[in-house]
Amino acid sequence: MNEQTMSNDELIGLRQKIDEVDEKIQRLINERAGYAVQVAKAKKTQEDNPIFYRPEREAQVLKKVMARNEGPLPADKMARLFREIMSVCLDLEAPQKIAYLGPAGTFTHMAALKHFGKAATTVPLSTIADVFREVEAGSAMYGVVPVENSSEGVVNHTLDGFLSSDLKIIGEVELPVHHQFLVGEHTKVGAISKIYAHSQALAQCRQWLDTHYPNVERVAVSSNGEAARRIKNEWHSAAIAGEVAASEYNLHKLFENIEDTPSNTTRFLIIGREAVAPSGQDKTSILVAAKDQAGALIQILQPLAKHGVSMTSIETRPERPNKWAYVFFIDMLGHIDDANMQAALAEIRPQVKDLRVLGAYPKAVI
Ligand SMILES: C=C(O[C@@H]1C=C(C(=O)O)C=C[C@H]1O)C(=O)O
Repeated sequence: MNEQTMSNDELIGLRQKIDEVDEKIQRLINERAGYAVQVAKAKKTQEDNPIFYRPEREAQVLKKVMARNEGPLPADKMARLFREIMSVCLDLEAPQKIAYLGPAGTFTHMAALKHFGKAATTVPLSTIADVFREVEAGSAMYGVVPVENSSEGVVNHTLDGFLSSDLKIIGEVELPVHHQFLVGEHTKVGAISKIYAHSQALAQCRQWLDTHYPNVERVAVSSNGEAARRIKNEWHSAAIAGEVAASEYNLHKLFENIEDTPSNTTRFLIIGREAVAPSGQDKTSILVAAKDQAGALIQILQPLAKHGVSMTSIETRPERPNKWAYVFFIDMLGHIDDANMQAALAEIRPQVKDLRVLGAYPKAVI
């Protein structure tokens, strides 16, 4: 037997092993799906309006997967696989309709798929306000909106959305923002005269553009998805957008990851109508309308410190329609049901005009 046939036999043997493992995995995934269907039945008998999607349970499942992972696959990649397995299991229980800030191919679209998996039906809407309305009306079960970017700061439209809505925050997603330089099938790459992107993407890739395309016109459009859509039939144009836009519009990546700051991250919120039970590692967001008096902020922060509640962010927005009145958006570590958080909020309430819990939800796992 020569070396060539030996290695061929080995290859055939290994592929047989993979076939055997695949058979087992497939049987086990279907067994898992069968249990999910039984869980769905239990939810239907226990509740009048059963809630099938359980963010706290999904976060716990993903954390367990990562904790017990021994490789060779890395824990985060394994968690992504389980994310998709849960996505199809939940879809079998009850298909989920998710509204997001579109159009298709935006980073919010990527965030929606990262959080719910690819089995969810994702529906693009034109504005953040539309996403809130669609979820309030019940025509979508959940919504996905951007809330802050590590280099550009908060997304005011999202924070303002909560001022006039009773929707709850039921989850968060973090997405590293990588920008791709995209061209269409027919683009003359040597003769690019226009680069489309959202203004934030143009800003985040400024140094790269100054070096590689110093004299090419940069055109700001409403979203990166829109930029990708536009260049489909333009021979002299390129777009800057994310990975999903490339596949959504069948574009080619001429240059990858052209952002000036590679650690650039955007955080998104998942909004819904129901409160979420504790997962063990949660965040709580509140909205506080302070009294117009000296020391108003101290009266909010002191009880948090006293009861050992860690604050992860505080943002100020004008409390419309009142001129010169402000509200604070505060994110804290812990669940609203935690005793120390309850104690801190009980002390804050009498000191402020209004305090609303926007939601308690699992910390992003993947
Ligand atoms: C199976 C359940 O329903 C859904 C599916 C899950 C899963 O596939 O593990 C987890 C949580 C729910 O979103 C459950 O609630 O346990």
